[in-house]
Amino acid sequence: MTSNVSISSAEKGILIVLSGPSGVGKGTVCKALRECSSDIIYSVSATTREPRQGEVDGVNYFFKSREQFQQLIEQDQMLEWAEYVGNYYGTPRKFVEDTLASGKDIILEIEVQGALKVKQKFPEGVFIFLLPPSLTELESRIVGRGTETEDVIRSRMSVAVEEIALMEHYDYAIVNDQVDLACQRIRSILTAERCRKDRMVSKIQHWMAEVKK
Ligand SMILES: Nc1nc2c(ncn2[C@@H]2O[C@H](COP(=O)(O)OP(=O)(O)O)[C@@H](O)[C@H]2O)c(=O)[nH]1
Ligand SMILES: Nc1ncnc2c1ncn2[C@@H]1O[C@H](COP(=O)(O)OP(=O)(O)O)[C@@H](O)[C@H]1O
Repeated sequence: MTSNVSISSAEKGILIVLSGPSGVGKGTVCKALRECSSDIIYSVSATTREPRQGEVDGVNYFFKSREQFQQLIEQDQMLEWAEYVGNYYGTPRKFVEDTLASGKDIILEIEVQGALKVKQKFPEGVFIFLLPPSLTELESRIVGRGTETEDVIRSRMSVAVEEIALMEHYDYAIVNDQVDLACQRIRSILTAERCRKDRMVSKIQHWMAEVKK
C-alpha cells in the first residue's frame, strides 16, 4: 500500500555545541565540516582578542573592543559569554535563535563555561567535547600553530586540564586523531540526533493520524 503523506518539516533546528581545549583542532574540524556539510550553519562569535594573521572580521569572529563587548552584554545581545585567558568571547543571540526557528542546525564552537550556560537554556542541545590523542600531542599542536606566545600557551594548557575535567557535562566525546575521522564522527552523531523521536514530534503526529485512519 502506498501513502501520499506529506511530512511537515516544521521542527526546530538542532543546536550543537563543540568544545575542547585550545589547540585540539576545533577550528580545523569545523572548517572540514563546513566543506563537507552545507546543512550545518556556523555561529560566528564576538571576541575582544586580537585577530590572528588571516582572520577576517565577521568570518572568524566579530572583533570588538572591551567597551563594545560590554555594550553587547548590556543590550542583552549575547546568548552567553565568558572570559577566557584574558579576553571576552560570546555568542550573538539573535542569529542562533533565528537559525533554529527556521529549522536549520547550528554549531557553536565555544569554551566550557559558555557551553554550560547554553546547556541551561537549551538542555535539548547536543554537546560534543573534542579530545586530543594525548596532552603531549595537544601541546605540540598549540606550539606548532605558532599563534600564541609561550606565556599564553602555558595559560591555555592549564585551562585545558580544567576543561577536560568538565567533559562529563557533555553528551559525546570525540578524539581528534585524524581530522576526517573526527568530522565523520560528528556527522554520524548529527544523523542519529536528527532521527530521535523527540525531535520529530510533528512528523510522528502526522504518522499517528495516518495509521489511525
Ligand atoms: N564562551 C564562549 N567561548 C568561545 C566563543 N567563541 C570562541 N570561544 C572559545 O574561546 C576559546 C579561545 O578561542 P581562540 O582564541 O579562538 O583560540 P583557539 O580555540 O585556540 O583557536 C576557545 O575555547 C573557543 O572555543 C564564544 O562565543 N563563547
Ligand atoms: N587531527 C589533527 N592531527 C594533527 N594536527 C591537527 C589535527 N587537527 C588540528 N591539527 C593542527 O593543530 C593546530 C591547532 O588546531 P586548531 O584547529 O587551530 O585548534 P583549536 O581551534 O581547537 O584551537 C593547527 O596547527 C592544526 O593544523
